Amino acid sequence: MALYFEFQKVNMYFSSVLRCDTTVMNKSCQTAADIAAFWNHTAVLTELEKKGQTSDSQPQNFCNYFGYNPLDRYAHKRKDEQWLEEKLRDQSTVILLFHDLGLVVTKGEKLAAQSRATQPCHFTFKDTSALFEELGTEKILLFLGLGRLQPDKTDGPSPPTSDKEEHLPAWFALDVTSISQEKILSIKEGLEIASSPFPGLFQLPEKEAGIVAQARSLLAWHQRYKFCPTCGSAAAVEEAGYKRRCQKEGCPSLKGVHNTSYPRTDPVVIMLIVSQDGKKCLLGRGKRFPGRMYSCLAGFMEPGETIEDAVRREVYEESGVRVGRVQYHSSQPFPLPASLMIGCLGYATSETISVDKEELEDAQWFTRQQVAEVQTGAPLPTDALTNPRAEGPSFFLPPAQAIAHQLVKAWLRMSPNL
Ligand SMILES: NC(=O)C1=CN([C@@H]2O[C@H](COP(=O)(O)OP(=O)(O)OC[C@H]3O[C@@H](n4cnc5c(N)ncnc54)[C@H](OP(=O)(O)O)[C@@H]3O)[C@@H](O)[C@H]2O)C=CC1
Ligand SMILES: [Mg+2]
Ligand SMILES: [Mg+2]
Ligand SMILES: [Mg+2]
Ligand SMILES: [Zn+2]
Repeated sequence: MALYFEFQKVNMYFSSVLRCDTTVMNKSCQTAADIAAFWNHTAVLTELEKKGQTSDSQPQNFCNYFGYNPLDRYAHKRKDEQWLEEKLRDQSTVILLFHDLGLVVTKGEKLAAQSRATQPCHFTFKDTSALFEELGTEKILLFLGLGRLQPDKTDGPSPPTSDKEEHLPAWFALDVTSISQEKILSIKEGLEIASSPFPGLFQLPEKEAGIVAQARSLLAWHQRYKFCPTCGSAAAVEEAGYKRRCQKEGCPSLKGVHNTSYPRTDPVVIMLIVSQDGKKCLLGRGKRFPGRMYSCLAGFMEPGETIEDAVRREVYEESGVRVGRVQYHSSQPFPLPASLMIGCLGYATSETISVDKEELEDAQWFTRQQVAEVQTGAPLPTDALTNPRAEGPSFFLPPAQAIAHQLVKAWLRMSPNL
């Protein structure tokens, strides 16, 4: 009997480990993995590690919001028009529609487990054949890849590709900007267009956010690069939406490394700067930040610059603080419109702040305690983002979907109060 109870206890223990949110921290900044490591529960730690969580400060396979994408991009089929046509018409194929970069979503569906409420609508070719007819040959149709949504996104990396991909559903995104909204919304009941990126893009199911980011960034590129950037001639869409080729014979854009023909990604460094004594971090308030939000400093990388130098330059420009060692943490594709956020921790060599008032409203050092209290405290009041006088803490951090939030969390975990 005693053995039976022991077995039940272990069973309950493991099922709670498998269901737990591995990123949640207690007031001492410990996660489930930290506690398991401290008490030497190696079996529990092994299970948590399968979920991508480790007890050190830099989790392996850490994956930010927008970073997880279950699709195999299957790039070698982008030129195979016949294969693409067949895939497009397949019953299992998923088509996402975008109207002026706004995703067509199913209205008001709340997802039980999370507060995320924006559900992308999955159309088939049959649902959308009238739209294809109206758009004719001038349409922008992107082939995103092959894959199936996983029941739930784990904290781990995107899944490896299998060797049976050909049988997986194909995913496409279609730009329907030139078609009236009424017509699009009449395809099915309960549709709406998530036209504003805030908060819609940040309320997607995490297992699908990466696919939406991939499609939206590509469509934003097509919207802004209709003509050849070198000579201004017309540029035709090729390779299932991954290329625009200048139609003018002899255009320099067609020679050598013709990178103007390919979609752009803008690298941005974003960094949490830690003080020399390791007890404080530097956060800033952009001029357009909502409520009392403070976040990591960030800036676009410039040509001919290393990631480390970009971190040092942007921090010095915006806050006057000097930075020495720079350590990479994780990255995040950011579809506004097509940045790649490169998340780092940087170690300050000076402390005096001189704020660049052109870009920031304020920058301050915050203690570990101040930040931990905000990070692990009660949820923010609903009007915190819009009302500067809303109740709650004197400052708050961006939500968990922002890489800035994850950098702060990583720092807090670096020497949890065990
Ligand atoms: N996911 C996250 O947690 C966060 C994401 N971000 C993203 O990072 C991006 C960069 O951060 P930010 O602090 O604004 O960057 P910067 O500090 O580099 O300042 C931005 C300004 O620099 C100019 N600029 C220089 N190079 C570029 C370029 N390649 N593309 C666009 N503008 C450029 C622009 O000036 P002008 O407009 O006058 O021409 C722009 O307003 C933001 O756009 C934001 O989307 C930022 C913070 C948090
Ligand atoms: Mg900046
Ligand atoms: Mg800057
Ligand atoms: Mg800059
Ligand atoms: Zn050209």
